Amino acid sequence: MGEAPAFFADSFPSGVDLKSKGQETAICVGSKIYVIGGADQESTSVIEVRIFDKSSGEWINPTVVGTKPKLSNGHSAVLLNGDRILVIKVNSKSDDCFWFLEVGTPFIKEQEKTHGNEVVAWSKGVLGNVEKPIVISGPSGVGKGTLISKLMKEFPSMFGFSVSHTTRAPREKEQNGFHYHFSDRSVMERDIKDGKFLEFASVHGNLYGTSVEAVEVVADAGKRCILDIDVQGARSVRASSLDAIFIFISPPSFEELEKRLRARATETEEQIQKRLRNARAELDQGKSSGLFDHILVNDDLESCYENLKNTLGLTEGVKTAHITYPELVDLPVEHLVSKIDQKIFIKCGATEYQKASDNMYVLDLSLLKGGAPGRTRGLNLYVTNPSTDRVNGDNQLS
Ligand SMILES: Nc1nc2c(ncn2[C@@H]2O[C@H](COP(=O)(O)OP(=O)(O)O)[C@@H](O)[C@H]2O)c(=O)[nH]1
Ligand SMILES: Nc1ncnc2c1ncn2[C@@H]1O[C@H](COP(=O)(O)OP(=O)(O)O)[C@@H](O)[C@H]1O
Repeated sequence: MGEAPAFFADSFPSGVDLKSKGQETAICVGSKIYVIGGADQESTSVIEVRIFDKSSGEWINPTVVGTKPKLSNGHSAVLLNGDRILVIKVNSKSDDCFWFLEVGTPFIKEQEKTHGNEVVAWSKGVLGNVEKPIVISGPSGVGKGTLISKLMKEFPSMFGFSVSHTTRAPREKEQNGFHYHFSDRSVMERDIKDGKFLEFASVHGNLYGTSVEAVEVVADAGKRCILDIDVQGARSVRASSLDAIFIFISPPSFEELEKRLRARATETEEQIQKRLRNARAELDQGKSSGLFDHILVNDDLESCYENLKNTLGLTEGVKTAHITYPELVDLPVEHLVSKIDQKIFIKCGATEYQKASDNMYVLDLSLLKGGAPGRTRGLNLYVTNPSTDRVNGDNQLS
């Protein structure tokens, strides 16, 4: 089992017995001990968490937010920055190997106020230096959808669209699950209450929202996420842990906006009037709030698209710039984990296979982004061989 550096046998209070062979780990954070992996019910198929409060000598069952990782044959746990625990599952696929249990991040503090209970949150780690998600806002009819479609068509492996939920009716050519998840208001309201949404807003009389899952699906595919949301939604995302780039698309004139909206011919006259009324407010807020990193005027479509690509740093030749990672992290139950600065060194145990290869995984966390309620991105993983490669600090492995 991996080393749990924040925890020492002599500080282990009586009554806190761990299952052997990496099934359970314990990490001490302040006066609390987080026991990860154990469960009262032997039949559980996910990694559970319980907390031992050293000051009261009592067990706490926390509210657990986010998708729980499936149980594996073992795992290691390492405390990072005092507010999140990295959990490394043995012998797992690389997209299921690294998980973060947040215990004291700003998101946890906010959730604890809502729940009135101790909260922990799971966030899956995603390998790769995926760039920041892109939030695109602007009034109805300005050309957001047109610009996003062009981007997705030119760079299909690079971008993924966050499919929002909405209570509005589908337009003729819109497909459920592709353009939007068309939803009942009651279902959407319940899901919002259950914390399944990153943000939501009432726009033109309907409810729109970005589910946590919509963003996770894109991150899991190793793609950069694009969100087409209104200014209220952009403001909510700004306040969330999703570290995004915010772009506002503005029309060359209000008259041109009205012309485009009418020419699109997807709304009734009443709906057009409502959209135009809201457009004035959106334009005011978009341009003056300081919320947006970039404001692009969509006058000539091709010029605006070029500006968008420049803003996103897309030049010729970046289309296929993709790093590949090992599909499987072949980590045996016997392994050692240590942390030096922002790097986690994972030394495989003395199994026959490892004797032969003597390889070590290095997980670089220096570009870590995001976190609960979404994925934790920017993890870099590589394999090294300490006997042949020079690895900074490898002699500190225990
Ligand atoms: N806050 C928020 N706004 C959204 C979301 N999805 C779409 N919107 C916004 O809702 C508004 C109306 O979208 P839509 O009904 O597709 O009409 P369109 O903008 O005229 O194409 C637009 O400003 C979208 O950016 C979402 O998930 N959250
Ligand atoms: N630069 C442009 N010049 C002229 N028409 C445009 C331009 N950009 C988009 N359009 C057209 O304007 C209409 C509204 O664009 P759309 O992408 O649906 O806007 P949004 O998603 O912002 O509501 C569409 O019919 C689209 O073809």
